[in-house]
Amino acid sequence: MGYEQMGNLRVDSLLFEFINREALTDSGLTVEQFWADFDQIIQDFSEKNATLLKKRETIQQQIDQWNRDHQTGYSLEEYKSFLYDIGYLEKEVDDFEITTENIDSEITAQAGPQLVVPVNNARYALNAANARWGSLYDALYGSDVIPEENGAEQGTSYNPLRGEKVVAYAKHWLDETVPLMESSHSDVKGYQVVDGALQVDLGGKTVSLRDPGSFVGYQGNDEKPDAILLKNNGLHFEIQIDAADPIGQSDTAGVKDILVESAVTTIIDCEDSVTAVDAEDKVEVYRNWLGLMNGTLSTTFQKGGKTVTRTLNPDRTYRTPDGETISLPGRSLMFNRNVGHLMTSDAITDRDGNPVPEGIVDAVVTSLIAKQDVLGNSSVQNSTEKSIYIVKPKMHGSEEVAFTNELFDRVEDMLGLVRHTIKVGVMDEERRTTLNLKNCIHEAKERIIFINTGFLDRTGDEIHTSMELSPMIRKSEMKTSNWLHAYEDSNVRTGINSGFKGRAQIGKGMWAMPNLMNAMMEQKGGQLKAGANTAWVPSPTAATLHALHYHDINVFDFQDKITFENDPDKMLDIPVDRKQDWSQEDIQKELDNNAQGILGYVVRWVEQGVGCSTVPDINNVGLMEDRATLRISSQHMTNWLYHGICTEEEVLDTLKRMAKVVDEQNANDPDYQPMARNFDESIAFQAGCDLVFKGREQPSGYTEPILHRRRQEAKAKLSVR
Ligand SMILES: CC(=O)SCCNC(=O)CCNC(=O)[C@H](O)C(C)(C)COP(=O)(O)OP(=O)(O)OC[C@H]1O[C@@H](n2cnc3c(N)ncnc32)[C@H](O)[C@@H]1OP(=O)(O)O
Ligand SMILES: O=CC(=O)O
Ligand SMILES: [Mg+2]
Repeated sequence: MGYEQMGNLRVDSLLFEFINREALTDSGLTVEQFWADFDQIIQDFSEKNATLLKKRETIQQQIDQWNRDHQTGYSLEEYKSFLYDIGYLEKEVDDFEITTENIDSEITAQAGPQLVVPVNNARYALNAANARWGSLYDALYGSDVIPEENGAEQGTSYNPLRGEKVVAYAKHWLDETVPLMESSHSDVKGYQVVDGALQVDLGGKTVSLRDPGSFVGYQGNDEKPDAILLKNNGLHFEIQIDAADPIGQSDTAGVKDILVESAVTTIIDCEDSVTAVDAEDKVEVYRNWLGLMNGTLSTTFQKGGKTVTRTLNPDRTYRTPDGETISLPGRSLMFNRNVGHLMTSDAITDRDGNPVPEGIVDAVVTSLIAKQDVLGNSSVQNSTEKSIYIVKPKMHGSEEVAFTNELFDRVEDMLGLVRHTIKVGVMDEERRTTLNLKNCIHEAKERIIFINTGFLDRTGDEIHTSMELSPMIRKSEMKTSNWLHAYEDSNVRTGINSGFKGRAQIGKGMWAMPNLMNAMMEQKGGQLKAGANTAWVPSPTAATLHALHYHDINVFDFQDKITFENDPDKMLDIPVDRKQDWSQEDIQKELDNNAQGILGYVVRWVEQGVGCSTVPDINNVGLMEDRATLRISSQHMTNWLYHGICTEEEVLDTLKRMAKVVDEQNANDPDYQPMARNFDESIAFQAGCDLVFKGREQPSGYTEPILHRRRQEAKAKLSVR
């Protein structure tokens, strides 16, 4: 495909056609005006974007030098004063509160899980949007929350013993969440609505809920309802009744499932879980987003021997206890995560023939597409407040947030949107943002709707920023290190002090072990107790299970009582390992683990265009890997190599050995190209090596430049085959 000239812009024909024929349809904008305005935005913002990136580089060089000069030690005061001098630490603004308006109640009033999904996978993206409601029975049956032991294994067909355990767990949960005046939901013979109240038949005795107000609606007849809608801590769930259903048949009250409001919000991701390296990929990304925003996205696939067609679910309607009709959203409130400021895209080139900043293209195109929702062009609405939610990742310090804010102003003007229609979620995932978070929030105070501790990128940045100082602690120790605890605390404290409560989300990071749901149930409630009103989950199952934490803990009450233990200065406690008393075996294990994660992820990214994968670690635990986890593993290896903890030869040998392990793990994939067949020819293997051996030179330790280059190479090779 060629390029089209529009003013100063040369636009890849694929993107050009998509925007003109699909994205601009019913947008109220003309093709000519759109491209003229886009051209102007590129002219006005590209240079500033480049200047901000240059500043990152200059600051990093100054820090590198300082670290080399202070490898033997320094005082905190000395370090802080240096960071102020170079503009890394900013003078804090006076106290203020955010003033964002027109925010959907999913953000202001509901604390609940936030799901993330790669946008370019339509099947998953639709599933995520529909994950607003999830079957508790399915989530329990299909996960390790119910242990696979003593005859309760999942097996290949329905196991009634496992089913019994699922029901017992769920009924116990009902008893905890919506207790009856007496007895248990396990003993119920029937649920009925009498004079607008829920009555529960215990067999000879009728009781009500201990809190009758938690009954908020129902479907079906008063005497024989099909669904009972309940509400606790702002979240809904349905007891679903069908005595003819195979599961309902064996239940004394005919209960077939508990449908739980789960992914209250979802991040449709154009960034770290996605592989998009050229116009073709970007069009796929944008087309799916368009389908979600105008309600037309649909996909058909084979599952369990059946053909399934998946589309966006409709809203859910109920009769209220006083006879009114209410409707609840059938879908998660969708945010779009744009890419950051770093990369450029040759899908469009500017007047000098340079690829333009990809973040600017994302801001314009994803907002244009979301305007379909603002205009009400979809049969299923996303934002009832007519807002557009964009999550902006990987910003360094308040100047970069100000840049985003200014860009969004201009995008609003260009698209004819009311000022501050475009809201922003600021990922607190780079050290310079963490340390200046209050100033960052201040720059976006009229449009900010979340801060989120993206601790994975943040860990990568922690390593890269202080690369030259010393070897870092082992990767697994990062989670318990001082800087991380202080960062998590400081994020919540800053959010609360800036008026986030009841207005914006204070979010916490991803549960990155998608198969370990029992461990998630034990640990992830801690994020709520730390003051978060949302936290990331990798799958709809995880969303349904994590939702139970929000029934257990009323976060909004908790945010008033929270106390912070960590001194913010601890954020500057760099996780270097001063002892370095690792055995050779410890070192090798660390290298093996990192190398396995890197190659297991990169091979699918580069060769198959899969941006997020579950990759087994060295203990065979499947880990969700994306570009942020890759950043950590590669930077960690680079750091140990640079400081002589291991040699280049050892690293290469490890990568080669682990390539064979990864090849074996993928042996059943017919599309897989083994790396070990020819290390020199394997583009994926070379990408893995680049990430480690050239890790010091990578901007902020990011993996995108290498991944993009290598993926483009792999695509070119595939197209000539
Ligand atoms: C640091 C950060 O930036 S984190 C943010 C980026 N990370 C993410 O976005 C993680 C998103 N999660 C995922 O991509 C996936 O869950 C993975 C790659 C981790 C695991 O995927 P798989 O191995 O295919 O999952 P698995 O086989 O267990 O389950 C597949 C089913 O779950 C669904 N599913 C899994 N993850 C998701 C998701 N995030 N959203 C919606 N549906 C999902 C699939 O649709 C599929 O169901 P279907 O057959 O009905 O369509
Ligand atoms: O984007 C999330 C992160 O942890 O990084
Ligand atoms: Mg991140």
